[in-house]
Amino acid sequence: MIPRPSDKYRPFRPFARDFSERTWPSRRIEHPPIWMSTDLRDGNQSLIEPMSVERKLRFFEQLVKIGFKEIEVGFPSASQTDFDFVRKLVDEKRIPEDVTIIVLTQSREDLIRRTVEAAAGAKRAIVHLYNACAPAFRKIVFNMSKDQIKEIAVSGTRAVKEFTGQHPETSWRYEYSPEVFSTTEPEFALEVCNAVGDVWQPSPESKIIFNLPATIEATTPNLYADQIEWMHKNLKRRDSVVLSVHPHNDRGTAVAAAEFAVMAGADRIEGCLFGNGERTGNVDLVTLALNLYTQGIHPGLDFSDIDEVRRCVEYCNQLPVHPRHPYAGDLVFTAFSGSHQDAIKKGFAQQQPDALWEVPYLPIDPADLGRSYDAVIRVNSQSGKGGVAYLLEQEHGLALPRRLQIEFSRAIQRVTDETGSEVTSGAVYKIFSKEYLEQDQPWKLVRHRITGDPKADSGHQFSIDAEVEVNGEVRHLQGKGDGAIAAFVDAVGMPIRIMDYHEHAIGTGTDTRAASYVELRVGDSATGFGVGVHRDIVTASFLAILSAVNRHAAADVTQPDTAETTEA
Ligand SMILES: CC(=O)SCCNC(=O)CCNC(=O)[C@H](O)C(C)(C)COP(=O)(O)OP(=O)(O)OC[C@H]1O[C@@H](n2cnc3c(N)ncnc32)[C@H](O)[C@@H]1OP(=O)(O)O
Ligand SMILES: CC(C)C(=O)C(=O)O
Repeated sequence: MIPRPSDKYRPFRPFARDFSERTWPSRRIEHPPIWMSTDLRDGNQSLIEPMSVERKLRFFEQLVKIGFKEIEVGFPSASQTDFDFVRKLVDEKRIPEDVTIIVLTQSREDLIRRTVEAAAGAKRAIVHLYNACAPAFRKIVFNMSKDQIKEIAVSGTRAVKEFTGQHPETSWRYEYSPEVFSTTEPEFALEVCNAVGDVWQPSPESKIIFNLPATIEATTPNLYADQIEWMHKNLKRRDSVVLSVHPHNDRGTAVAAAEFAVMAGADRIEGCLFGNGERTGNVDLVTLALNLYTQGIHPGLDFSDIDEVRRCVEYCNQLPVHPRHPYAGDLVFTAFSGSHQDAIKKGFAQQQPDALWEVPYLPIDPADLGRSYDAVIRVNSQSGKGGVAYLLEQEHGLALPRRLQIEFSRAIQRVTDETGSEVTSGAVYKIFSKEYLEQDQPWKLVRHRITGDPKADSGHQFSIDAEVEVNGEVRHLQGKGDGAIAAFVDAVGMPIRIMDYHEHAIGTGTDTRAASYVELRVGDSATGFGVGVHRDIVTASFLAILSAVNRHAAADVTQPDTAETTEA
């Protein structure tokens, strides 16, 4: 019988009994780990097309600019490109004083010799040696006993010691990885690491790096954290060890595993930008670093121009970053849904520049990553009035009163429902302009002259002479009122009741214009808005009145039933 998929696996349990001594769940991350970028270890990072020297160099310079102090620059014994690249960095003195390069090798004498040759002459370098220790690898790949596997690690370490000793011009350090630590019995991983340490003889001044990779992510992040804490507590010479982790993302939980591992005692994290790497990738260092901001911790890496970093990585890896990728994706600071837009708009309005960040739905200020607010709110059929109003305010300086927001969002909804697609901010303004600002038929204001004395108490302090076109025919109107608007309404001669009025300035200095919003009722009709924009505030309000009158006339002709809907 063919087994069910779930019958083909058994749960991975690192310890025979529960590791109940764990303390990591109560810990918090209080400072950033040592970051190690392994982006340039080309063979491992599994690109469809491995990076050329030119791309590797560009990537290296980007990593330096971000602030990485430890950069794995290649697997020099694996390819001439990697070897040449490492030599180029060294010979052309491209490695900044405070940056240490790392070179990876299998535990084979010829490969170790070539690896050391590649990095010799650098001011500082770390040789990184690995061999798999997990049961399946012992059985399937090496067909060796535990002792023989340990001997691979120990003899490789001796070889690194010998060959690096031949190049005293470089300050060498050593990193050892019991590959596939994630599924290795912790006791055996510990035995191998301690044996390696016995050969290398690290000291608190010159520490060895023990890197414990989740080469294949095999279980939930809490169990990985247990494994790390157990090693942290049991390693010999812990004060002479930098404890490092190298999570992969097979189960999609590499970021959580890395964070828990730091809580469990890890000092250092290896990974790649945007989670590139073999299969589902190495842990994403960008996400890990930026997660620290929301805990009030500076990551020690500079992602203040995340778009530039993303462009560089996409160019070098020739792989895209997903639009939903945390912090960096095109859509991660964008809200399409109405309730989100509403909350974000209110959040931005209340956020003070020097206060704690508190904008709903945005865990981090996009500006901290060099991203603009432009794309924060986008409008489609799921959007509400808040998003539409936000775009008009941000991009065109129009602060619509609340009831107008409701009225106008219906016009937008009609378009998004019809097309099913997003409406750009430019299109929102066009629809708004057509709906309100370009409403000059049948009534069009040509000119006006207003005289008045606001202090007088006659009840008719203002007089107006206006010239308008009605259906193209010029008319001269006169009116009186206790204000400019009342005088104009009187001149128009229709049964108009002004229900609400708002105005504000757009822009500053000589470019300042006024926006007027009028909600009015003609006779017994439903109320509706009109909007006018003009350099002169009084003219803007007359334009707003005629905009509402014209919209009323159009609704009367084309939509006899809008009365119910606009009344809402
Ligand atoms: C988890 C990681 O991602 S580690 C990084 C992985 N990246 C890469 O491997 C990319 C670069 N690698 C390469 O280009 C090649 O593997 C090379 C050049 C290093 C070596 O190539 P080859 O000599 O052809 O050997 P190959 O890779 O097939 O290695 C297999 C042999 O090495 C042994 N081996 C594998 N890993 C190790 C190790 N870490 N230490 C010692 N021996 C090892 C295997 O048991 C096998 O031995 P066998 O031939 O006796 O059966
Ligand atoms: C070489 C080691 C650290 C590695 O890349 C892995 O195990 O994933």
